[in-house]
This record gives sequence, C-alpha cells and structure tokens, in this order.
Amino acid sequence: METSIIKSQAYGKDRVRVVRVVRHADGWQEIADYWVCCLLSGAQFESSYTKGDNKLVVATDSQKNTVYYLAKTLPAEKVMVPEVFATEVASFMVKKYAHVTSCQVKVTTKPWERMKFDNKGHAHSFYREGKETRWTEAVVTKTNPPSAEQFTVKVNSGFYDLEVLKTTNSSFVDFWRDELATLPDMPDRMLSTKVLCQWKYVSTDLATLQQLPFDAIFAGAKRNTLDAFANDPRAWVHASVQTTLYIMADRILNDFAAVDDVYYALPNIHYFPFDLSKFGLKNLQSDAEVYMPIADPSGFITATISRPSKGKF
Ligand SMILES: O=c1[nH]c(=O)c2[nH]c(=O)[nH]c2[nH]1
Repeated sequence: METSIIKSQAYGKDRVRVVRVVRHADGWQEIADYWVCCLLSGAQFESSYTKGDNKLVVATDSQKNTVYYLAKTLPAEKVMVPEVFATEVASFMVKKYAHVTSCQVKVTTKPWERMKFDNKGHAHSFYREGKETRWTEAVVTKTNPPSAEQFTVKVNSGFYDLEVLKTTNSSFVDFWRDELATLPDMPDRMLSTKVLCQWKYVSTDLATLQQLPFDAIFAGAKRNTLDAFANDPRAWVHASVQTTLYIMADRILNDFAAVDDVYYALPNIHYFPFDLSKFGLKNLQSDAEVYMPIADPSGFITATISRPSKGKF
C-alpha cells in the first residue's frame, strides 16, 4: 500500500475575539471589534501530521496570544482597519518563524455605530445599527363570558436585540464578599448588553387604546434606553446593570402615562481585559485597551418596574 501524502495543510486559531479601544486625551474613544482566524502553513509542519512531532508547532494558543499582543502594541491606526491589522498579523508570523512559509489571517468585523444625541456623536457609547426587532402582542378577554359586551384589552409591546456598548463610565464595586467571590472591584469597565424591553398597556376601551401613539412610544422607549445608557445624569457612572435598568424604565414611565409597566432583560455581556502581563505589557484596570468578549456565560439582569400605586402584585 502506498503511503498517503499531505496535499495541503494549515492550522491555527479561529474566532479569536479581540476588541481594541483607543482612548483619546479629550475623552473621545474608538472601538474595533473583530473575529480573527489565523492559520499557519509550511512544509515543515508535515511531520506534526504524519509523525506526531510537535517540535515546530507554534501552539494555536500562542497564535491567539499574538493577536492580542499585536492589538496592544501596534500603533492604533494599524489595528483599527481590518485589512491593515490582518496584514500586520500575517506578516508578523512569517517574519518571526523561519519555518512558516505562509500565514492566512481573516478578520471579520461587525461595526459598532456611535450613538448620536442632538446630532452629535457620543464620546464613548455605541450601538449596532438596525439589529433590534419591534414586537407586540394583544390579548382581549371577556369580563363576563359568554357576553361580548365587556372585555379588557392588554397589549404588550417592546423590542429585543438592541445591542449597545460603552467603553467607559460603568462600574461594579462594593458587592457581597465571601469565600466564593473572586471578581475584583471594577471602578471603570466596559459595559455591553443586548436589550430586551417590553411594556404593557391595559384598557377596557378598545377605541381609546387604539388611539394611543404606539409609534411615538416605541421611539421614546428606544430613545430613553439609549439616553439612560449613555448619558443619564443621576449616575454618570452607573453602579450596576441593575441601576441602569431601573433608570431606563423609570424614564419611560415618566414620559408615557399610557404605559402600565416596563420589563427589561439585560444580559451583561462580559468584555474582560486580556492579561498581557506575561509579555511585559500592562492591560488591566486603567491600562485596559485590548479586551476579550465572552460569549457565554453572561450576567442576566431583569426587572419589571411600575408606578408606586400599582404595588408589587
Ligand atoms: O452590573 C452588574 N451587576 C451584577 O450583579 C454583577 N455581578 C457581576 O459579577 N458583575 C455584575 N455587574
């Protein structure tokens, strides 16, 4: 039997999630958010496939570290443009390793749009354009069945998948400490969530209910969500996602008398600063510029907020 030959090979790390923040002295911040795939090839890697010989194998873990290392050490303008960053990573690999003859780097990005208030771009708050879905559900119930004379109308409206992110002005400190608590205080952190917001209208009069300015209330709920997230003066550094949630809902209830209560579900999508201290680089706490977003698990903060007269039940 003929021994099989390798016709082609390439190996590396896929879906390296790297986020780079550029913080300007005047408070203006920029963000790049990438999925990176880095693959190495070279004839000398053949023995790792055919002979179990790892001596020349640059671990895929090291390739991942290199992506974060370069995101930190390259000048910002070489990181913020995907094409430039891809060529930088690929050329770094072929220059550093004599036995690497080719490096293929794919960078996929989903841009964060800068939030705008009064037509002015916000310094550090972003959203993903056009991602959210508007949604509604109506339930009409007879009060004295089978009579169709009287009924109540309940309408739930809302939106989900509104993705927002702020690169600063969020914190989480002074939480419960015991032997199971390992999270350090975070006086300034990245905050990102995918908002689900839902509100309720209740009426016994269909015609009156149908006159409500549903489109304006939807727009107002979204505006309040973004504005509370980015700007609310009650807490420029929101103490927690819980506080942010309460402020968002409170603003909607204040703006729209027709809204009975507001429910939010806010996943706290974690972006952890990547620890580069092994490479002599400071990237933790106030030095954080390069982050690793974590798909799972996320925090998950929920609450239904109503006016005081409504009580708790
Ligand atoms: O805003 C937050 N609320 C929490 O309850 C919590 N828990 C945690 O680990 N991080 C955070 N952040």
